[in-house]
Amino acid sequence: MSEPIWPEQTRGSLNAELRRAVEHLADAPQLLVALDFDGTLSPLVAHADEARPLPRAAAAFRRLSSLEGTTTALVSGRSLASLRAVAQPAPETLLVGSHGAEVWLGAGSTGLVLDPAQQALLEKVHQVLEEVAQVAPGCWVEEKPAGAVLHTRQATVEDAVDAEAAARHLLEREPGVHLMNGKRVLEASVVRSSKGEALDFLRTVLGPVAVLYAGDDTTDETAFARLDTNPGLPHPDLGVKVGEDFTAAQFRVPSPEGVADLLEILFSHRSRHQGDKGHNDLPY
Ligand SMILES: O=P(O)(O)OC[C@H]1O[C@H](O[C@H]2O[C@H](CO)[C@@H](O)[C@H](O)[C@H]2O)[C@H](O)[C@@H](O)[C@@H]1O
Repeated sequence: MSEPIWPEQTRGSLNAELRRAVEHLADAPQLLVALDFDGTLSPLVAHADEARPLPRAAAAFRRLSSLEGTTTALVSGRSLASLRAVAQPAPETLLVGSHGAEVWLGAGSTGLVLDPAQQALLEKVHQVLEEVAQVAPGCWVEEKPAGAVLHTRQATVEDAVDAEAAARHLLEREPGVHLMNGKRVLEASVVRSSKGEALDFLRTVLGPVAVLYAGDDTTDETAFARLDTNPGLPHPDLGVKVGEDFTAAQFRVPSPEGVADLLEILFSHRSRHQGDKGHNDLPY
C-alpha cells in the first residue's frame, strides 16, 4: 500500500500529482465515476435528512453524467429512497444503496427482497436500536430496508459510546446481523454487502476502461481495495480519500470542496474531447 499523497494547494485542493492523474483519467474511453455521498458529495451535518450535495460538486457530477462514454454512480450506505431524496441525482446516475444491498441500474431494476427469516431479524434490529435510542439522549434511529442505523452525532461523546456499546452487546452475537461502524453511527444490517462488491458488480455490468472512486468513510475502503491503480495500465483507476483517516486510496482531498474541484477538472478535460456536447464553461 503506497503512502497517500497530501494536497499542496496548487489549484484549489488538488495537488499537482492528483491533478495530473485526473487529467489522464479524463482521456479514458469509457469511464465510471463512482462517488460515496455523505462526507464526499455532501458535507457531514447534524441530521441525515439535512444532508445535501455541495452545489458545485452536484453540478459537475450531473454534467459528467451527460458526457458520452461516462457513467456516474452514487455508492452509498443510505437506502435508495433516502439517497434519492437528499442527492436528487441526474436520471442517468446509477444508484447503489444500503452499502450494496440495494442497486438501481435504471427502469426494470429489481428491488431488495428479504426472506422471512431476514424480515423477522430486521424487525428485531429495529426494535433493539429503538430501545437503545430511547434511553440515550441525542440518539435516534434511521430505518432502512435491510437494517437500521443508530445515530449518535447529536449525543455527548459519553452517551454515544454507551449507546453504541449497548447496541453492540445486544446485536453482535445475533446470527445473520452484520454490524458496521461509520461516522457517529452504528449500522446493523440483515444482508451482508459491501461497497467493494457493489463496485465489482458495476464494473462487470458496465465494463469501463477506468474507474474513479471517492469516499470518506471506513465502508469506502472495500471499494478502494477493488481499484486497479497499476501505473502500467493505459488508464489506471483512481481512488481519492476525503479527509484524514487511514486509507488504501492513492490520493486525498481534505473535504467535499476538494471533490468539487476534482469533478470540475475532470468534466472540463473530458468535455474538451466532445466539442460542444459538454458545454464547457468552467474556468479550467
Ligand atoms: O455511504 P454514505 O453515502 O457516506 O452513507 C453513510 C451513512 O451516511 C449517513 O450518515 C452520515 O451522514 C449524516 C449526515 O451528514 C451524519 O449525520 C452521520 O453522522 C453520518 O454517519 C446516513 O444517515 C447513513 O444511513 C449512511 O449509512
